[in-house]
Amino acid sequence: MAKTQQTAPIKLRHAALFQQACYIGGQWSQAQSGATLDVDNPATGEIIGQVPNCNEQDTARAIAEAEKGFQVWRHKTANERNEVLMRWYQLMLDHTDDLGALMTLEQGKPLAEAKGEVNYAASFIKWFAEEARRAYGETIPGAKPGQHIVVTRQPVGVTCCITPWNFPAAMITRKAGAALAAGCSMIVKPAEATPYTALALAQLAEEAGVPAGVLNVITGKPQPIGEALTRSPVVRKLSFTGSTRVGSILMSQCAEHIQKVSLELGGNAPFIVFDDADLDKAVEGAMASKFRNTGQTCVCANRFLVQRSVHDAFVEKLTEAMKTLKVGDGFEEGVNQSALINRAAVEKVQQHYQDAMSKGAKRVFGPAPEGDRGNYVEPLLLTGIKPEMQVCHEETFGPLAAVMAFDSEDDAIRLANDTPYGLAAYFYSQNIHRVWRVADALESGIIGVNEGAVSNAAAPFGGMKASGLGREGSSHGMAEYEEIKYLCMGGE
Ligand SMILES: NC(=O)c1ccc[n+]([C@@H]2O[C@H](COP(=O)([O-])OP(=O)(O)OC[C@H]3O[C@@H](n4cnc5c(N)ncnc54)[C@H](O)[C@@H]3O)[C@@H](O)[C@H]2O)c1
Ligand SMILES: O=C[C@H](O)CS(=O)(=O)O
Repeated sequence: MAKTQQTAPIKLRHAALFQQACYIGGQWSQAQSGATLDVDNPATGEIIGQVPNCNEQDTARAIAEAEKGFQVWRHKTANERNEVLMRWYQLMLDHTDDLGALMTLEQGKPLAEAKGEVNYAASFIKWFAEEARRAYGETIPGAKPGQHIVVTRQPVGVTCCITPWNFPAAMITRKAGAALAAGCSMIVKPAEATPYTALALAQLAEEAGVPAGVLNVITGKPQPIGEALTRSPVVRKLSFTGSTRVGSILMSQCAEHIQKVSLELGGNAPFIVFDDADLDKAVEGAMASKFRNTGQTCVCANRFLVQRSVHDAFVEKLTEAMKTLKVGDGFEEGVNQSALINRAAVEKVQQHYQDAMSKGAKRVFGPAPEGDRGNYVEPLLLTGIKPEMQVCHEETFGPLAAVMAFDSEDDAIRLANDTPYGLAAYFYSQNIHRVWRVADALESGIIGVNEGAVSNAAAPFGGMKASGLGREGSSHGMAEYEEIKYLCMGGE
């Protein structure tokens, strides 16, 4: 889609939430070079505005400011951190409409879904505000009379995160909430497609009382910023959410200074429907899992495996449910499927469709994704899917439901695990013995059992194999930003 003229500036209740500058050391600033990047609206191709295209020098300045911010923030008490984070949480809720509008404008997702993400993102800030006050240690009996071992938890220091475009708010707060709760400072590099939500979060953090340098947001082309962050011995931790390809690159860059690394990467979720499933619940879960964010989430069902005896009934019910999907501009009333983020995303869906059809798949619902419809793809349902098709081995990241039949439980588990990824998996069965057998056998960090919507700040989100390292959210998420130290207290 050709980029057209600049769109009219977005109208927000709180005008300060639309920032076209970076936030470094508590100051809004441009890149030293003056370079900028255009940000477009994926639904229309219109240019929303510009943000600074920061380079290594700007990143070095952010690191220096984050180091200063850390020296202030580390000495705050847990209660003080809790209070600041709770104010940030409340401000996010108070400005849900503005934050949702910014997100729909730059990422495309339907406005109701964008507002839902704001609430989901805010829930991580609330969760970690509470966790800040539970950074408990432990005491261990010593080896000699009067000796005591005391285990303490301390912030790792200056941290950074690099985040994707598909959840412009939640992928930041899931990291920044934990980092700030632990007493760290953080430098955020948001996706170049969705910087405005990140900058608005920084504005609200400042209003909440987050001290200068504790939260910094730098925008721009990723490679130079990523290299400057991972090359710095001052930065002690990188948390990355994005593709496995980039995660692997960053992990190797972090090796030079032994930076701690958390990686939330790609997925290829199987969605298994056994013959003893409640098919109506299975279809409800399929819709929730497959079409959330128009299929652009790392935990979307990517392959449907349906036991042969219930295959046709499931496909019929899913076809009926897909008729409720309405594609359009995210600001349009009633729209629940938006434009994809860019032309490359559309081409990936087209490629998976053409590959499947060339290998014998059958199009059951939705028009063929052909021709130039901008960044829009109508929801698609294909059957006759075979393991050798691309859709079984790569994330589609779009509204294409691919269904294959299987015979035995062992076949289902083998097919489900036949992927380098291990983030999310889903299965439907009403047999408790089968539930435990299958849950134990699936190689995924997150498993929806008779449930298609699995995300929750209280749960340890993360994957196995090529889907990443570490966990976010839950009581485990803060540990990623802490060093454990023990004191061996000698006796008298
Ligand atoms: N596991 C999760 O929690 C999770 C969540 C959301 C998205 N994802 C995954 O992310 C992918 C889609 O998001 P995406 O297209 O933004 O991924 P991406 O890997 O292309 O980009 C993610 C981030 O990395 C930056 N980046 C890209 N190349 C870089 C480099 N060489 N050095 C430093 N930074 C670099 C980008 O600017 C962006 O901010 C999918 O694979 C999806 O599964 C995973
Ligand atoms: O896209 C990946 C996100 O991590 C999904 S969720 O928002 O955590 O469910």
